[in-house]
Amino acid sequence: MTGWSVRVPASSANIGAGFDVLGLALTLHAEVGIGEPPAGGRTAEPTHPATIAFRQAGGDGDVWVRSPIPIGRGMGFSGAVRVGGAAAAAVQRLGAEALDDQVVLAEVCGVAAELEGHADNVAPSVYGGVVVCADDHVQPVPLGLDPAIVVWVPDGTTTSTDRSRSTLAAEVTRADAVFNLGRVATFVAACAAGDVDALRLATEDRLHQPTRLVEVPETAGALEAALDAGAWAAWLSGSGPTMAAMCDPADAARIAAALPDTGHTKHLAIDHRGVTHQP
Ligand SMILES: Nc1ncnc2c1ncn2[C@@H]1O[C@H](COP(=O)(O)OP(=O)(O)OP(=O)(O)O)[C@@H](O)[C@H]1O
Ligand SMILES: N[C@@H](CCO)C(=O)O
Repeated sequence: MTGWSVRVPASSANIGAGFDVLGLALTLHAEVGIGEPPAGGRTAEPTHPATIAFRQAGGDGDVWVRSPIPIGRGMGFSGAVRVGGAAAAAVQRLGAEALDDQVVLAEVCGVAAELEGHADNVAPSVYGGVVVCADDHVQPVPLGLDPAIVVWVPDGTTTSTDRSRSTLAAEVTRADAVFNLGRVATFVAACAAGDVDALRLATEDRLHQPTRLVEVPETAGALEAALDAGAWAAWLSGSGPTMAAMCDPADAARIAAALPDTGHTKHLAIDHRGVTHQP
């Protein structure tokens, strides 16, 4: 193989109540490759998260990155390019079929999750779909629905995940833990059953959104606007500042039009493939 790349979906982590445990893959893709960078791609510097993951996973040389995923916006840029770097190292070492091997995918996920510090925006980029993470275990959520995902990205605002995490309470009350546990379980069961009416309750949260949304009031407004316009569910994507809404594909354009004009929208869906090799 001379020039080739891996293609990795962005993600939306937490999905409301599932702080650090739930995530879904988005149909917006970064590429990480070996060889001459294509138009729009550039060689990643040694400090780039893709390069660090590539080398950590045993890769040799440089990688290039081409990505439309906004950085520092809660759409899993760092997770996706870390997965890309680790997956590129696996393909370099083992060949193009490496990413068909579940053992290799688990290794890729492990390398990227260790660098990221949590797996919820790494595992969707590896496996696609909606996933639950419990330590090293990644469980795909069976899907009885295939919604549109409308994301609203506020103009000119970024969030540092590390700083945002430092603002969250280190301990929570039993009442808040029970509140979120019930909602995460409801979310998984509702996805499996295709019960869209349960999704709004299932994405309510007491562990991180109340603190984080105070910092980004326009995102709080976008979240309410999406629900008022008929989205099945809406949440702060990752650590924000992006808002993600799940809805009937037939309603996506109307919901996008109801969102504030202080940000831009992307009309996406759930990526079901995860990381793939492209010759
Ligand atoms: N060229 C680069 N070199 C070094 N680090 C980079 C480069 N580009 C991006 N990064 C790092 O990638 C990270 C992106 O930010 P962060 O992890 O906060 O957000 P995100 O991945 O977009 O969102 P989230 O994890 O909430 O979904 C930052 O730590 C930033 O320093
Ligand atoms: N679960 C993570 C996702 C962002 O990386 C958080 O909310 O901080």
